Amino acid sequence: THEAALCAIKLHPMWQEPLAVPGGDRQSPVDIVVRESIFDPQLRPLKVQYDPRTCQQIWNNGYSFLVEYDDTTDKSTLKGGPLEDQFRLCQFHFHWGENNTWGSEHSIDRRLYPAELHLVHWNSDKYSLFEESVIEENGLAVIAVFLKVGKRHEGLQKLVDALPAVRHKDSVVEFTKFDPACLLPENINDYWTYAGSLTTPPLTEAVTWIVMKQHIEVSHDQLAVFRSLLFTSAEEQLQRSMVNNFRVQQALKGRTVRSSFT
Ligand SMILES: C[C@H](CNC(=O)c1ccc(S(N)(=O)=O)cc1)Cn1ccc2ccccc21
Ligand SMILES: [Zn+2]
Repeated sequence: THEAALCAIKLHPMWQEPLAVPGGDRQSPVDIVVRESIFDPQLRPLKVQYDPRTCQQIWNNGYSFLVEYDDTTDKSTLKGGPLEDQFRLCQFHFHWGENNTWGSEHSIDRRLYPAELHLVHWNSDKYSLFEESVIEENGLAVIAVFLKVGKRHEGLQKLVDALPAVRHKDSVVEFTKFDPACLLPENINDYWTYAGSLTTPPLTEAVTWIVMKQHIEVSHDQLAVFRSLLFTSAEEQLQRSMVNNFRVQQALKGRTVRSSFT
């Protein structure tokens, strides 16, 4: 499936990788080799506090659809785990494939999932804007959660029902009172963490990644609605389905992946 996924990527004009990111020695995503990850007993439990009232809108940005949160105050925050500072939730989005065989960005011992959720937070102890933190090495913290196809995810359905309103690139729809905590697995204390980057341009090496061990389940039909979105704007002649919007895996280059569990 890896080869098939790679060939799906090669065919994709959008994902022509820049040949090299200047000084790119902590790029994401990566394959997490479980037996090479190091248990770190000093990793603390994650403290997630999200306020559904900070949820504002859904935006199709031509890469994925972003559910955007008001990050002008410390209402929806992440701290603990590997993090020294407090981080503010600014948006979450997903990456998925054209079928259920691949779609995730990270893999576990080469195992790919059909999709991956990213909850994006920026360091509000050190910076005053997301834009500032994007270029700083301790600027961002992203929680990654794998999606598996199975039973319908009741909490996700409200989001799925809103997606047809943002079918085309650059479309936005109001979306409020959504608690992203409903998308987290029951156990958020088992995770891997490593120093990495954004997985789309500008690929800046600003991200502390926190990859959940436990996946969540969504139904085949819910994932099919993700695939009904388009990369292209309403005006464009040729419409292209928003699928395979994941980056290929990058070399670990000597980085250590730590685990919060044995
Ligand atoms: C980064 C920003 C656009 N990208 C993202 O916000 C982003 C967030 C998360 C991921 S992922 N898949 O790794 O979780 C990828 C991209 C635009 N932007 C804002 C300031 C800014 C400055 C220079 C260039 C672009 C800039
Ligand atoms: Zn992402």
